[in-house]
Amino acid sequence: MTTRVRPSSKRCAVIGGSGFLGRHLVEKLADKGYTVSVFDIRQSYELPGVTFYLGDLCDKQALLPALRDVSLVFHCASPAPGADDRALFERVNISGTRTVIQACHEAGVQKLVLTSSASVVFEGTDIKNGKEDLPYAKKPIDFYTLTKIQQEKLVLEACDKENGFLTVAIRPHGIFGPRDPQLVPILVDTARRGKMKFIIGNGSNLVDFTYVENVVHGHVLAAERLRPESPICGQAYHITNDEPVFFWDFMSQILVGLGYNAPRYHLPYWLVYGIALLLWVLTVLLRPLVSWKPTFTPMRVALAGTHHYYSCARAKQDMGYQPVVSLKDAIMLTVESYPHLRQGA
Ligand SMILES: NC(=O)c1ccc[n+]([C@@H]2O[C@H](COP(=O)([O-])OP(=O)(O)OC[C@H]3O[C@@H](n4cnc5c(N)ncnc54)[C@H](O)[C@@H]3O)[C@@H](O)[C@H]2O)c1
Ligand SMILES: CC(C)CCC[C@@H](C)[C@H]1CC[C@H]2C3=C(CC[C@]12C)[C@@]1(C)CC[C@H](O)[C@@H](C(=O)O)[C@@H]1CC3
Repeated sequence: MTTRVRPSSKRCAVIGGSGFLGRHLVEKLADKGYTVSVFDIRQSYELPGVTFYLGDLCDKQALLPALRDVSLVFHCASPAPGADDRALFERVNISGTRTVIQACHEAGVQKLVLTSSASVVFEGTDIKNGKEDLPYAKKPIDFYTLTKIQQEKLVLEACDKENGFLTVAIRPHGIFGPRDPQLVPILVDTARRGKMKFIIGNGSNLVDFTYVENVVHGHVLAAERLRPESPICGQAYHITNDEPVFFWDFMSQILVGLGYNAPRYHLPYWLVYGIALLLWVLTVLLRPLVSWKPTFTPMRVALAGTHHYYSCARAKQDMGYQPVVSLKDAIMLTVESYPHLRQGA
């Protein structure tokens, strides 16, 4: 007779645990006494009590060993948003997420927490204090957004209280903090190439940037509150710093903190957006001949020139969420963590 070990509630798996958010999440879970299995296509660090399983999440047979005896799974893997590769996004974010759900069923996992994105409702136009009942973007601005929408739908629809499989989606926005491979490095690279002199639009657009520890806090709360009687089952939750900030003030604080000049001259939003769109079309048409990636993509310009901030009232009410690190402290901690990106370093 084979005895099946009942999964321990202190055993969990983090798919995408080698990434920026994933690693911060793994460190917090290990700190809280969880035994953690990381599943990722790469291993980027080592940590006591954490076991790594390497493989592609689209491969169920590779995934299953990482989910053995695990009751809780966090899914925070995705191709980088900058990758302009529709097939890759569809394979990993849509088919791969189906595979994750199937593997969870086969392994007897009881809870699945997905890292979605607030961008699932962003179409390139203003969002002010957006709530979770906003409709999904009808015209998603890129393949990343398109497939994050499908991914979130799949996970929320898989919530099945009767069969003991509970799911929830966390929608962070503009995650930043130590080891972020994206926001600060791209910003500094753009500044070093002399392209951060301009403010796109009038600079009065408010946005959310969310410190990584607050995002981790939201994930852990969601996992711990995910029970059959909880209102969070099958729902999506915005998790932000709850301190909307002017986009260009935030960028300037990071740049100045690292010793670069803040952008000063204004350019009309629609002019820059039009140029970015034109450049994007040209790169698509000329792709077989030139492999050039513009810095100012339509998505980045839209994010830099519109309002996009979200309400976390639902997360506060249903999960008792409150940010644990203020924006001021978060910017300071982030700037301090990038000595190698300082001007002159
Ligand atoms: N960074 C942000 O501002 C932000 C904001 C909102 C939501 N998110 C979401 O948060 C999650 C984590 O993002 P991040 O910024 O930490 O990105 P990241 O690129 O640092 O981490 C993603 C991880 O997923 C892994 N991965 C990719 N494809 C895989 C595959 N096929 N199989 C197994 N592993 C695979 C990568 O190796 C990487 O370690 C993503 O789902 C992203 O959509 C990010
Ligand atoms: C070149 C400049 C105009 C801007 C330089 C900074 C940008 C690289 C970042 C500013 C806002 C960021 C952002 C994302 C990527 C990096 C920026 C464009 C996301 C699109 C990454 C994916 C997430 O899911 C999105 C989210 O909803 O949180 C991010 C939105 C903000």
